[in-house]
Amino acid sequence: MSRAIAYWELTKPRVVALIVFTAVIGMFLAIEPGRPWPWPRILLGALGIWLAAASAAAINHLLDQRIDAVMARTRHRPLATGSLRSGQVLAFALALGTASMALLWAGVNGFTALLTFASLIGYAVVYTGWLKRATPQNIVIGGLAGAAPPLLGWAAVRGFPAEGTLAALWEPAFQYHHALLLVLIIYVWTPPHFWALAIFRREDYAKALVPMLPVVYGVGYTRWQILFYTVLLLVVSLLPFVAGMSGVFYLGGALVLGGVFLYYAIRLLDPPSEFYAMQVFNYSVVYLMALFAFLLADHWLLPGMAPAPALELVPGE
Ligand code: HEM
Ligand SMILES: CC(C)=CCC/C(C)=C/CC/C(C)=C/COP(=O)(O)OP(=O)(O)O
Repeated sequence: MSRAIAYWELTKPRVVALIVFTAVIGMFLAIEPGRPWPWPRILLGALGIWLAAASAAAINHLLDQRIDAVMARTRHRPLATGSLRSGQVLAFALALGTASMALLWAGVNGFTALLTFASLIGYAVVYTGWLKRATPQNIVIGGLAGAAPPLLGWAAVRGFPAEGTLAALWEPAFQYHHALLLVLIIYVWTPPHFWALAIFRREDYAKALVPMLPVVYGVGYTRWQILFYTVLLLVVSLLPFVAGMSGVFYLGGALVLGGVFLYYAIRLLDPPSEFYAMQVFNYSVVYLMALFAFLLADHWLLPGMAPAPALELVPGE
């Protein structure tokens, strides 16, 4: 493996791509109709969030090298194969993390930098270093860090109220409750996303002594938990419409996508083979990508359908 490819792999490029995608959609949803797009903050924000998530992913490789070397799915990773050394990975993660914080702080705003740093620590240290090894609820609690990106994107565009009170975040100029609905969607999506894969890979996790749900409570119980969170996901995916943030185009998309997810989760209860769990996992990725694409399409491409309040343009603004 060439050195450059090894470093690139450390960043978990495909996972981080979807993370940045949800952050960028958070940004676009935060731009009020009729306002100019704040391009510098969008570009620097996306780059800063990408760098932070990539840094967190590299730290995950560093802390998990013993586990990764044991599991079939991960034993080809750069630290497990010896193509990179711990010191190199640490330096790489620190460089990316520092660049991210500098960009976000100087080019976007301090609030976004702070929230992004908290997500980085949440995934790289709290989830990877502690929860993952400690409890089968690891991904339910740790999922908050992976769910944060739409909020980070929102913060990049809307910023923090000048008067600095937390209550002001809920006022019409900031509307952080809208961003939190997007976070909630990814948060509830994470258990079906991950546990489907964990069912398929449970022997790997058992061998590495990682207490994932199917290892500790069995496959049957995990399947029911996936169904529970899938029903919950269908419900919370409707909240952007209920809150008046998205229109009927999004509602239709969310119902169809959620209906298919539910079908998968029900079929998983009595699967023809364990390979079926991987189909659920693959669909979970398509689902999240498509759901966020629907949010964006509803907001920007079909503005007449979104019940967004008309903008009062101040003359001369
Ligand atoms: C605690 C939260 C999460 C856990 C434990 C988790 C776990 C995993 C695992 C184990 C894989 C397989 C990776 C591989 O084999 O390379 C995976 C793949 C993936 N995850 Fe997650 N994930 C989480 C959150 C997220 C989030 C928040 C996103 C994006 C918004 C995401 C997007 C993806 C994507 C796109 C893939 C497919 C990567 C590929 O095609 O190789 N995941 N996830
Ligand atoms: C700053 C910011 C937005 C941070 C985002 C953090 C981030 C990269 C989340 C991704 C979640 C993920 C891939 C978890 C899998 O870890 P795992 O260790 O369970 O999976 P593995 O066995 O494949 O390494």
